[in-house]
Amino acid sequence: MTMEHGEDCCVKVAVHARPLIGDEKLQGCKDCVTVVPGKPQVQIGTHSFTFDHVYGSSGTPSTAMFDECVAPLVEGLFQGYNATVLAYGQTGSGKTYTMGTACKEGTHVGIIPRAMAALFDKIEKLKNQVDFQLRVSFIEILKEEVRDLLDPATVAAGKVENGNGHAGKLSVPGKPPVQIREGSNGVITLSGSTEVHVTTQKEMTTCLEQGSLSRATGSTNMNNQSSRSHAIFTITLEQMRKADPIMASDGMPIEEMNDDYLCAKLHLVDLAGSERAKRTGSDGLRFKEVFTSTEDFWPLATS
Ligand SMILES: Nc1ncnc2c1ncn2[C@@H]1O[C@H](COP(=O)(O)OP(=O)(O)OP(=O)(O)O)[C@@H](O)[C@H]1O
Repeated sequence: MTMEHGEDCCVKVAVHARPLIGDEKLQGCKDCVTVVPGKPQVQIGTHSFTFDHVYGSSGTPSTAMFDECVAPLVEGLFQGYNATVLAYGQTGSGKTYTMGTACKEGTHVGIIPRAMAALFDKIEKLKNQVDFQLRVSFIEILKEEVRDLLDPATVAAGKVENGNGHAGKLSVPGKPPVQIREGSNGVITLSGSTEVHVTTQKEMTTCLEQGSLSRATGSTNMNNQSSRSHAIFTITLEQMRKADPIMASDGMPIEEMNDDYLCAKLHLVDLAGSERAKRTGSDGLRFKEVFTSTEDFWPLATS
């Protein structure tokens, strides 16, 4: 996982080690990664690798991951800092689980649902002083094609099997595909992707759930329900200071917003698997997906 924060413009890398699951246990697999106690370091054979954080296994409990890595980025949004959280790893390593992209009721709460909860908590505290506008977009990049997961026509149509092992979106006649454009100011925009205005956590959760259902999935040797695309869930927070702020009634100190208007984005990215084709059975179509999608982000991932 990678995080960027405006304060010292750093990129941080955290490892989330998942336990052995179902088939791996049945096959008698053994953990090959050990966490060095008290250090953000993992050992594979004789090699040691040091990161900013290591969660899971005998490292820091996974429950601390949101508070230590992502909560400061959500806070940063309110000061106008953009941030990105990326989950990277091979198929079945736990990216979707960690991000909470396949958010289903009653299941593990991942980074995205927790980020939403933190965002709305903070908005609730500041709503007397600041007007907030929230928008979300949810796109996937599959084989160099950008798909809009919140396209109302797709959401209404639900999931379809396209015959290639992908449960993907229906293409909507007449709707131009999403285009990646760079403006004269250097800002990258996705022209044609749906931005949904939301006012409640429930509405935002619905966007995540509906978009997740439209995402392309397929099966690899390592994951029956494998996400075959990069999915990017973007939250845009606009803040306008109220002309005549009302003081909080609970006696809490009121935070100052230095600017009259701020706009910041949080990108939450669940990347496609970075696997090597041979081990994961990513032949044919699966192989093409990995080589045309993951390499764009991570030129070294498949070398
Ligand atoms: N920390 C964890 N604890 C328990 N189970 C986990 C954990 N992480 C992942 N899993 C389980 O492992 C399986 C694979 O996880 P997941 O689908 O998130 O992998 P992925 O990296 O997104 O794979 P792909 O790239 O193929 O989409 C799932 O059944 C998931 O529930």
